[in-house]
Amino acid sequence: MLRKLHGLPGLLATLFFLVLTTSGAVLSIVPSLERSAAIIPAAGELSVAQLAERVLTNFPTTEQITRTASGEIIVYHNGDNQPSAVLVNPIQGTYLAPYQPSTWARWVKNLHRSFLLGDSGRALAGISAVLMVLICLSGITLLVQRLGGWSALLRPIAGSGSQRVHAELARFTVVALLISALTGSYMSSVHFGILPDAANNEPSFPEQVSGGTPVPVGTLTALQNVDSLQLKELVFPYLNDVKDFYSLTTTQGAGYIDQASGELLQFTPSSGNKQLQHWITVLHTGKGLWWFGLLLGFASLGVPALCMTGIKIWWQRRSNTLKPTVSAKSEQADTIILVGSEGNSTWGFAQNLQQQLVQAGKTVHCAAMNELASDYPKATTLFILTSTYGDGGAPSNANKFLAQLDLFNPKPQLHYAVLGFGDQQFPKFCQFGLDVDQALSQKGLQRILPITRINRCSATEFRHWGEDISKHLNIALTLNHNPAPAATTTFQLIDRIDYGVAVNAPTSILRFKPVQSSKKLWHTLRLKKRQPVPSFAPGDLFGITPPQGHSPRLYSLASSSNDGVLEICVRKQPQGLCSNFLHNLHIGDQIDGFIQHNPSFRPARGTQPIILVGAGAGIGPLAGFIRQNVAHNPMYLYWGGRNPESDFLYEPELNNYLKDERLCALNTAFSRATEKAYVQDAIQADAQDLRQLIAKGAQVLVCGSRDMANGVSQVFDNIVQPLHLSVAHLKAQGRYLEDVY
Ligand SMILES: Cc1cc2nc3c(=O)[nH]c(=O)nc-3n(C[C@H](O)[C@H](O)[C@H](O)COP(=O)(O)O)c2cc1C
Repeated sequence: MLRKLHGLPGLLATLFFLVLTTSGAVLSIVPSLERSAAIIPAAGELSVAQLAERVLTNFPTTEQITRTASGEIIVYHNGDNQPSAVLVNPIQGTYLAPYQPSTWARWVKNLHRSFLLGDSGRALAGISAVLMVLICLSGITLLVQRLGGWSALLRPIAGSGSQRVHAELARFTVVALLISALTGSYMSSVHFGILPDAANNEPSFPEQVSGGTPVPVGTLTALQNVDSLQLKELVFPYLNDVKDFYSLTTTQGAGYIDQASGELLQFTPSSGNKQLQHWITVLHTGKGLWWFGLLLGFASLGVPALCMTGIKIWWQRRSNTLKPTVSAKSEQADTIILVGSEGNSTWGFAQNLQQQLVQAGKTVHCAAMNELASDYPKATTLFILTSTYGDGGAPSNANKFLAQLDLFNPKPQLHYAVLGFGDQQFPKFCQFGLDVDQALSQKGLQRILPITRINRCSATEFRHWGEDISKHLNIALTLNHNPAPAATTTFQLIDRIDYGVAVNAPTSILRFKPVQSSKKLWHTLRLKKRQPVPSFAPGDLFGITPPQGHSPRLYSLASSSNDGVLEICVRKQPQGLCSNFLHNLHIGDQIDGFIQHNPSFRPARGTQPIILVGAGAGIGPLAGFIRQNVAHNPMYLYWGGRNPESDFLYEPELNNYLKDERLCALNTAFSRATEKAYVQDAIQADAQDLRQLIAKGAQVLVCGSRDMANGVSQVFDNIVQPLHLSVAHLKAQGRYLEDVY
């Protein structure tokens, strides 16, 4: 609700805000310019009587002296029988310059006040000011919530992108903007008679004047008693009209002065309302307080950036709104997904999980966490996917969840897994997910696996979590959701080597080069300064969205950016949209793709042995690791294919690597050769040597299908058992890495 109150008025009035704030910023300079041109006597240096006397010496036909809020003295007189206005030096009363209010400033002022549309424009400006008040107040509340309290208002702000720029700008400008908006709303209300106008409260004319002979203005006591700095306006009596009088307006009030006796005939001090109106004008325009005007002007300049980042945040949130569509009833479902989300991005991950579970034959109910039922009679699995907000708090659609748990009566068969979404820059990384995980455990529910925390919506971490879940539940899940895919680059196919057609496993090594498109000249120029394509290493991922495909497919890279080509190894899947698309490419064809870094699948630095295990196209990144091994660290490859005549991928390269000792040993197993064997068999055959290598600190990297990886992991479990180790141990030490699909 609060977010709507903040966003909707902003979206509606963005254009008006842009005009109001940019014109306001221009106008904010005017008081400083006027102030720098004005000659200001010291306090007590010059009385109004002295000022009027000196002015009259130089301008005998003076009708009025006005002092502007910036301190300029304007004299209206009838020189050469022509009414004219001049700026004068108050100390000497001498001519400075003609008084010509700047036409551009007047135009900008009109634009600011009424969008040059008269009274209807003034009404629009007034409404915009009121909307701005709403936005500022709701924005302050959201900011305090985001930072976790008033005391954190000046602390560094975590997060990134538009959210962060918006919050940083807001906290330094919001007070000034609120003052501008409040004062603007007040001034509009006075203009339209919604609030009383203090100007209607002028003193009434004196009933009696002495009618005596006028004395020189410099001798009038009432004027001698007023400092010229307090003067607003002095209107002279008509020449030769002894019944007329001076009318004087000062910062204190207004009254009349007898031109013969110098007596103050009637003086009405400024009412509270008038003082208020005066200060409101000062605070809105900066007139009389030039430095404050400049502050307001600077703050106004932040508004275009606030509008742009605000619209971007709104758009991101809108495009993230991907609520799962078909959801089973909670009483019928065997799997429950509950989602905690503020900015909607977690819904996208939940939808992907739901789709995969449904494909695996599950009946899935998906809802917001606040919609927790008191029981899920048929459910055996509960997934909680939740982000964290504020300072480690709940997102708004999950803020009742912990309280609702008291009424939750789960069946004993219900197991759960929590997936927290957060940002490591926040001190309480995924805190709400941790709290929920703890609370469910205290409720007596069994965990499927410990909580996983996803940093900044990482698609790779999500995919890995899916792999863990697959193993624990023994179902095939290929989670693939990337809410913010990186900008794509165009690549051209420059080389392809095709294998495996004869054994019904068409697999190709595809090599691409980035294309410098002349159409996107500015883009190219901009990127050229940095790097045309993000740098990548073997094991990183290449994302491609096939035509007619909705989400990108990720392929492990076999090359590094230093190789000058982008290389992937792709097995054609019978129903695979993307693999078929890639296999149908001809040399010279172009595709768009992006790089997704995958630092969790890399050989460890150092000189300890590396055992590489793969099957089929899984050899891609492994071949890349070997190619990079120019330091000749001990690397051993176990790889399984179908037939050495047909799909021995990378055979020539691997033989070269053996010769130049980038590879210590190559062990192959072929499932459709005379001696049928799988990669697990080749590993088992070397069990003793491998155990020794692992005892020496070797690291194992496995790449290929999930079934193959499961088989390999069982074999390794047996191999390392005598060392009192297990694959789980090795994984925890980062010595057993998998990249499976
Ligand atoms: C105002 C704000 C406060 C946040 N506070 C935290 C926090 O305390 N801890 C954390 O790990 N992440 C925090 N985050 C990051 C979000 O949890 C993360 O971006 C998450 O992916 C958002 O998912 P959602 O769009 O589904 O809400 C915060 C983000 C924002 C914008």
